Formats: sequence, structure tokens, C-alpha cells
Amino acid sequence: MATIRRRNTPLKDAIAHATRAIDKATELEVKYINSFKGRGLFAKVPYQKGDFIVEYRGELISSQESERRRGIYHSKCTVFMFDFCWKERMWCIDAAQEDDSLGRLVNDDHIYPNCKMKRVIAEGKPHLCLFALRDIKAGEEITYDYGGSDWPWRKQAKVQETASDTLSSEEVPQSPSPSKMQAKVQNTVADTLSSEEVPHSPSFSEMQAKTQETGADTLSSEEVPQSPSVSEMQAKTQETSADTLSSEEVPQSPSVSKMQRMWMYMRTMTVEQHVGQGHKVRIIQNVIFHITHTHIHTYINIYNLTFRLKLYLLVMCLE
Ligand SMILES: C[S@@+](CC[C@H](N)C(=O)[O-])C[C@H]1O[C@@H](n2cnc3c(N)ncnc32)[C@H](O)[C@@H]1O
Repeated sequence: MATIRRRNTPLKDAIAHATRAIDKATELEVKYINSFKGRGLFAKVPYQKGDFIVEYRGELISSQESERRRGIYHSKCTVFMFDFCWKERMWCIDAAQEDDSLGRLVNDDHIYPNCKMKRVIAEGKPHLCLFALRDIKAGEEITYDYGGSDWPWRKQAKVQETASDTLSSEEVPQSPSPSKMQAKVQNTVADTLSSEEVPHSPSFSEMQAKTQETGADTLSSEEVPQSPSVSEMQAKTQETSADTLSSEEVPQSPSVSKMQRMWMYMRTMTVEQHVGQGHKVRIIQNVIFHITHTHIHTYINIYNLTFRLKLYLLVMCLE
């Protein structure tokens, strides 16, 4: 195998190509593979492990703009939108535009990928670049692992392998849903980026989970009041209810013991005097209820009482 002279380190090579928005057009070629897989990118020259191969070039947009475009793009286009994390924010390389860039045509291989995606910062902007995982021979298809495990073409390939030895996995791929594409590609970036080169970019759901975890981890007990237990909650609710009720709603008893005594007496008297007269008993009970809660209601209800009882209550209150 011919020795390849590197003019630059792979990182510098990637930056040089990314900043000028050019591909290694003489070293790579696009070939149509089949109707399922579509096109693919192939090496025309051998590459060494670690070499920069190609940039996944497109328009750098915010996650908000990415969401907006997903709403209006056809699914065949959204599959070319590559979400990633940079500076603790989500970004997207929108490569939906059919231009001459080569990176957007690299297919998935989760078993024997020969490249991996890395994020490279050039002139203050992030770029997604593919680097060789191993030596690549001329004529080989350039691939990387999109990540995940449920890509439709992978499942179909397995079914086909089982059903027929004559069909290769390459012959039965299917397009993934756009949302799955995002997640898988993000995972791939996250998995393959070294901490030195670029921070990992998790998927949206991972981001959310991480944000929550981080939030929880970084907040001290002082900052985040702890959740009370159920009993504490109940106690708190009762306290709160009591606190929020006005004196009109829950008037204080002036003298509970006196009231209690009065209640006992009235109860006895009522039973003695109004036995058989259920409605009066209910009136008395009503009065007593209010006595324990409010003088006002007591006095109102007292008009319903017998003269003797009124007199007694007056005396008791004046005591
Ligand atoms: C970024 S594009 C790659 C270029 C694409 N093959 C084309 O012709 O435009 C991703 C799409 O390629 C197809 N693809 C990628 N890897 C595949 C594989 N291993 N088998 C089958 N189809 C694949 C899927 O349709 C996927 O939606």
C-alpha cells in the first residue's frame, strides 16, 4: 500500500477544508448504490487511520430555526438536518440543500464503520467532520455509525439476511424518520468526540435529562427547599388554611371552657324541655354550633330559643 504523505495534522486538514468550504474532490467520489440506499461516498485513494475525510457541510442554524424548517420541509429533506450541541446549546447543520458537498451523502454502518464524526471549531464556528477510524482502501465506501439500534434499514437487513442468503444488507435499506435521524446522528457525535477535541453532543432527550440532573445536582438544599413528607404536607396545609382564613370565617371563642359548660347545660336543658320537639332540638344544636364559633351567630340564633334559654345565655355571656 502506497504511503500517504500528510501535509497537515488531521485536525488542521479538517480546519483548512472547513474554512474554505471545500471537499477532497479528487480523493472521493459519489456513486449510486441501489434504490434503497441511494448514493454513497467512496474513497478514490487510500486513507490512514485518523485522517480527515470530509465535512458534513451545510448551513449552520439555531435549534429554533431548525424546528421551524422541520415544520415546512419534506421528510426527505429533514433527514439531512444534523442537530448537535455546542456551547451548551443545540445547533443544526442543515444540509438539505442539494449542492455539491460530499459529506451529506455518507451512509450509515453501525457494524463496521470506517469513520467517525467529530465537531471541529474553525474561526469560531463549529463544523462536523468525519475522520478515519482505521485505514481505508481505495474503492471503499465511506461510512460512519449513525448511532442507536433501531434504524429501519438495519432491521430489514437482518430480516433479509435470515430470509435469504442471496440478499446483502446493502440491498434492503429504508429511509429513517427525520426525528430518528437526528437522534442517531447526535448520538454518534456524542459517542465519538473526545473531550479534548470537542464536547459531546447529546440528543435532545438526553439534553433534557442532563439539564434536569445538572440542575438538581448543582442546587444546594438551601436553594431548593426539600419536598416535605405527606404528613408534613398535611400539617402545612392545615397551617396554611388556618393562616389564610380571616377572623370572619373562623372567629375565636372568647372562653372555650365557659362555652363548653354552657353547651352542656343547654344540651341537657334542651333535651329536658324540648323532648319530642325535634325542630327545637335542631335549633339548639345550631346555636351551640355557632356558640363554639361565633358570638354573632349565637346571638342571631338565640332569637329562635325559648325565653328561658335566652335569659340563661345572656347571663352566661355577661359573667
Ligand atoms: C444522509 S443521507 C445519506 C445519503 C443518501 N444515501 C442519499 O442518497 O442521499 C441518509 C439516508 O441514506 C440512507 N441510508 C444511509 N445509510 C444507509 C444504510 N446503511 N442502508 C440503507 N440506507 C441508508 C437512508 O435513506 C437515509 O435516510
